Amino acid sequence: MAAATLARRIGRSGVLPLCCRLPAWDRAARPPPGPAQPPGLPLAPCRSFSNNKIQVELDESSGVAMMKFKSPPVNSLSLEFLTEFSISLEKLENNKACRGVIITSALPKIFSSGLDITEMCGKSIEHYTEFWRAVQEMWLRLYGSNMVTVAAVNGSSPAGGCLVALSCDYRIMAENPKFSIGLNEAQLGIVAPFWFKDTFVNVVGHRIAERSLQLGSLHPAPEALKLGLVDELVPEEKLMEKAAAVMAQWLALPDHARQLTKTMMRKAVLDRLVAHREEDIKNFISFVSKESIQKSLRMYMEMLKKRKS
Ligand SMILES: CC/C=C\C/C=C\C/C=C\CCC/C=C/C(=O)SCCNC(=O)CCNC(=O)[C@H](O)C(C)(C)COP(=O)(O)OP(=O)(O)OC[C@H]1O[C@@H](n2cnc3c(N)ncnc32)[C@H](O)[C@@H]1OP(=O)(O)O
Repeated sequence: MAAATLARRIGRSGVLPLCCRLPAWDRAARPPPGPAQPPGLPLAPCRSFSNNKIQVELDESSGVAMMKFKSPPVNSLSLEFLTEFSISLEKLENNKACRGVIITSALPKIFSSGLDITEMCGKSIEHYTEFWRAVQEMWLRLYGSNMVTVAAVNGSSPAGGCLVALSCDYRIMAENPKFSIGLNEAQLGIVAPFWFKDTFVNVVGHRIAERSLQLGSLHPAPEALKLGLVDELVPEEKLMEKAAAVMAQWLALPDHARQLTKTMMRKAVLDRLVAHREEDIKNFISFVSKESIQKSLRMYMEMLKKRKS
């Protein structure tokens, strides 16, 4: 399906069309590109593409795409951002030349500030439905991706930004103690949904996740490494080089073995959301519609603005 058509259909419904929603964790492993590719078969024209929020470049010789978030000031995950993110992942997933994606930010000091709080304040039920479905869609695509996914975390990454990193196969963070990462929802007076929690537990284990979630902790990079929230720290100027080296190491394995192993590790968590998607949307709507939650979110936004001035 042409990207423009896909974008229009998502724009209308907030959901990727069914024909494009075959979950990655249900698909057969793809054959590796190269000799297995029938000679002369054209690859999808996807070398580089860009939209308002995200820039993607695919190096077809290595099979690695570089995805950069470029939505100033803080790469917040708005409905538009999430839709573009899902479209970009879908394009890469469907491109046989692409085996891995490195996700990073084009902005200094910020990987992503998480879900756009303004999308959760004073909006209609229809809007909340569309927004939350887009959050779910993004996570299902990223966590269930057949590609190798490496997060090169080059700045702070609270809440939804942390979820993006946690959903990748490997996390490398710039070793700057001013950059922090974590699921800080409790600090905003809101609750990380079960699938944020499950993703976190799968990375750091139950005890660390429980303490960190209850306290809404944002962990400075060195602490994040100690907790296992990120896999390694490197000087900022070495981040992309390191991400490329890690990617090459992961791509040295046969795709089918790695993909089936990933599916085995992640399927239960993915299936849980797939089975409870509509209920999860209802929970989100009833939660954010509460006056007390709206008040907490407004106060948090005011605090951010005051802190600035
Ligand atoms: C039993 C339970 C049952 C049910 C539960 C059901 C459902 C669950 C319900 C809800 C779940 C929601 C899950 C939410 C996840 C999230 O991701 S919430 C977002 C959390 N994010 C944050 O806390 C980050 C906040 N931002 C910051 O800390 C800082 O901005 C920064 C460190 C990212 C960057 O700092 P600076 O570089 O100093 O930039 P500024 O602070 O000046 O920000 C610039 C500009 O951007 C605005 N902004 C920042 N973050 C956001 C954001 N996330 N959304 C929207 N806007 C944001 C900020 O206000 C500034 O705006 P202006 O003042 O310039 O207008």
